[in-house]
Amino acid sequence: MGLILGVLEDRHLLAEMEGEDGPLADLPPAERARASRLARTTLRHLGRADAALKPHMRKAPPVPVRAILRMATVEMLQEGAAAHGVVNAAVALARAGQRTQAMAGLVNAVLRKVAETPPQDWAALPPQRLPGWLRGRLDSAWGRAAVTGIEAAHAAGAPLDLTPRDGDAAALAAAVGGMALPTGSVRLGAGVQVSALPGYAEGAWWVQDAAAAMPARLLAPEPGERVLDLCAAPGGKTLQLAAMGARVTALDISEYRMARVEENLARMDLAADLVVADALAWGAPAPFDAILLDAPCSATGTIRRHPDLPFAKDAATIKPLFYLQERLIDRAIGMLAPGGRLVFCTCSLLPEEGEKQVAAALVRHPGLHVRPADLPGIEPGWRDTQGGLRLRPDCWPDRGGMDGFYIACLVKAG
Ligand SMILES: C[S@@+](CC[C@H](N)C(=O)[O-])C[C@H]1O[C@@H](n2cnc3c(N)ncnc32)[C@H](O)[C@@H]1O
Repeated sequence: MGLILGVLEDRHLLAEMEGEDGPLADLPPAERARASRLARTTLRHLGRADAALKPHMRKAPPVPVRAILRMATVEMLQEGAAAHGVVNAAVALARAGQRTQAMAGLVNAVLRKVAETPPQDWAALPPQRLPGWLRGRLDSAWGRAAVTGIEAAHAAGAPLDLTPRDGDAAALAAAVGGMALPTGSVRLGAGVQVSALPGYAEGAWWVQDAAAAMPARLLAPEPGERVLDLCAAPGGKTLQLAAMGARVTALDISEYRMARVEENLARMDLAADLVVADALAWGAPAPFDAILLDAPCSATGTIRRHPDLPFAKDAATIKPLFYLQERLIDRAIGMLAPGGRLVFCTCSLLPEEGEKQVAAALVRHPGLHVRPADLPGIEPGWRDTQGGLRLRPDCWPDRGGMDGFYIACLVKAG
């Protein structure tokens, strides 16, 4: 419950609360994992939980009581947990809290009724809607049908995608019992124990969403090319570039996150020069042949993995990132050799962090042009009029979707 209240009342992200100082710190690892999973599932289905609760309450109870009711509802109706145990645990939780103890009786009565919800009624409830600040923007950008598809993808969650180190998706799919995707990733169902899969210890693959794997493929470095991964941590794209044979410099402003890049490279037995610095201030020793800029962004393309995000962020928290992205693009172009390529990408669904950034960069930098995106497996509808790739969670609805991304390859005048 602490996690859910932290998101809904204090607008913290779950990842911020799951660290060593967070409310779960004292729990054994298995309980910690369960609490994190239940918080994510509850936030993913919050609107549906409210719809299931509504007929049994005359008015909405205070936020902490509501959090207990929502969590227990999702546990029973979405996760299929036995009602008896869930109701008892919810009542005990209500009794233990100062802000909730007076309403333990109501928690008991309401949840007993909710437990009788027929499974088909629960299944028929529409997916959780995005909050207004984001829904309106996506509606304007992509239309109502796309928003409905995106919300359905968020409710379904994300499968597990792997990137094969040697690029052989068919062989890896056969080894792990997964599906080779046309773009070169391998897909497994959610809930697979990653460390138990064949090839984990040998570093034959790493976990990376199918959409997130496309920017490095679009950059397509030649072996030996000098490539800068400008916002590199935790390093999924650094691994790809290094595995393709590029001489990679990986830069990130966060020392803490850069430690993850170092660990990931070591696990894969791959190499890159690591730099902890602000990309806006760093002096490159020499121009680069190619740069990958995976800029900090709203991360609205990753909501199916991070259902807390729409509750913890809003338009005001996201807006300063647009200007940062603009400055990072200019800085990257400055560090590029004549004729060099810049792949700019963000895991965002907002045109302000994708299409509009590229259109504005083309105006600011005469001679810069977009090299039309062409990759195995991409569908024509994903390409925008500028030649970039617009990927959304509702792409590949029959295959389990993908994270939202915008990706474009810009070429500097020679
Ligand atoms: C979207 S994440 C990068 C993900 C990474 N490319 C990957 O594939 O694993 C954005 C990164 O930008 C870094 N960052 C933010 N501002 C920066 C700056 N001014 N200079 C360098 N890195 C920055 C953040 O620390 C964060 O790790």
